[in-house]
Amino acid sequence: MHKGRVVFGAMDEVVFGRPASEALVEQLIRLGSTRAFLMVSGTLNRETDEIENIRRGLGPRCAGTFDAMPPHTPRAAVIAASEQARAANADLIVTIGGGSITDGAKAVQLCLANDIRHPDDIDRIRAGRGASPQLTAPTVRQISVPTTIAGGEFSAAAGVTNENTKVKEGLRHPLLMPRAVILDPWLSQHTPEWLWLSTGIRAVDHCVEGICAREAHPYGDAQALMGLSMLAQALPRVKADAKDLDARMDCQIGTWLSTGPLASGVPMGASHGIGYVLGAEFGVPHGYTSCVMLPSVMRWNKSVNADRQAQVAAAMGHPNEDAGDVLDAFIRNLGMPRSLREVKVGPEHFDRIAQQAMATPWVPRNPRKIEGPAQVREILELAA
Ligand SMILES: NC(=O)c1ccc[n+]([C@@H]2O[C@H](COP(=O)([O-])OP(=O)(O)OC[C@H]3O[C@@H](n4cnc5c(N)ncnc54)[C@H](O)[C@@H]3O)[C@@H](O)[C@H]2O)c1
Ligand SMILES: O=C(O)CCC(=O)CC(=O)O
Repeated sequence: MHKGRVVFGAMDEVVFGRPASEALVEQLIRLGSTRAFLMVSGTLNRETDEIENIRRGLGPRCAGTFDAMPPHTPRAAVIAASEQARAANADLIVTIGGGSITDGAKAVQLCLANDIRHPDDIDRIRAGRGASPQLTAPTVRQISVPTTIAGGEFSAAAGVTNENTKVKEGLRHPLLMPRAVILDPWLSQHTPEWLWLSTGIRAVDHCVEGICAREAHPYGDAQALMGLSMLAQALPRVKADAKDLDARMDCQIGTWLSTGPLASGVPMGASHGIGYVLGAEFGVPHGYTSCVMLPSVMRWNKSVNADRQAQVAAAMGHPNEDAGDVLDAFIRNLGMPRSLREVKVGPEHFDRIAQQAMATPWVPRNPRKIEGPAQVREILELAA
């Protein structure tokens, strides 16, 4: 019998297939915002005129711009952005860019609401440290215009990296779910190919680990299977023709669907968990972590969930084939890295990664039980 709990987030609207510049103005009017603070991926601000055009459209409603968020959202940059948002007297944050800026803005909301002014004080708002911290709910909320397809804009959690410990820590509050998400395929054309395709594999990973989880349920499955099928068809189309806006839109909608399992309480597995360590400690781009880990995790897990893996292969258009092999070939054909060696993580680091991975939220919830670091090491050897 299925058992579970589905928690619905605090999002009002998802707008898709419309230019972000237009949709943003409408959203600011809808929300009554007169002091929107932009948090944007740096290259989009410095190397294109898109952000300037958006600022022009917002006119006096734009209260400032922060564009200095490094990948994996380090604490110091969160504090720097919070200071600027506070000084600008922001009443809303608009993010335009990848997952690091999206998560950064979620952390800024908690910093503003809880008067966090120093990186060490982020300890006070971390999720999952013994008793739940008594968080003051954010009042300055967020609108997200994602330009990658890792899917964090559809979650009420943020990953922030503690530079001292090199651990990616979770922050969580139901109101961290953006009030609106705007999916604009035109704007995404500036996203470098490696970043679009690798974050697309992250979305594939959300689907696959969601379908393969012990706690999978029909509501999450329906979204994940549809999302996986859309991503499997659309990512190669974007690789073949970067200007294929229909394919870009399908990738964005596939990503939205990929977050269905997570949003309805289904845990992720070892690919997500090991990925946190590869990102925070070794600086491996988030999407690449899925490219190198997911097929090996599937192979290691197959003894406990071959039936679920068969559904993965079928959704990707390869019924009766091995899902690990299907994913391996799919990622390779997109030109993405497939081994830890290719992302410059050698075997001398495996013991440390295995230790760290045990402390992530997802490795202990992998569908094939992981009792200790030795088993994480087995997976790492498969991905070497
Ligand atoms: N909260 C969640 O549920 C969730 C889900 C997925 C990812 N994340 C987080 O998101 C982060 C990864 O995000 P990502 O993989 O989307 O990439 P990213 O935001 O880390 O971007 C990677 C790099 O590409 C640059 N870049 C260049 N051109 C860009 C463009 N046009 N648009 C966006 N970025 C551009 C960025 O500035 C950055 O340096 C991780 O820290 C991860 O933990 C969170
Ligand atoms: O919702 C969460 O707790 C985090 C989601 C997550 O792991 C997604 C990701 O990092 O890609």
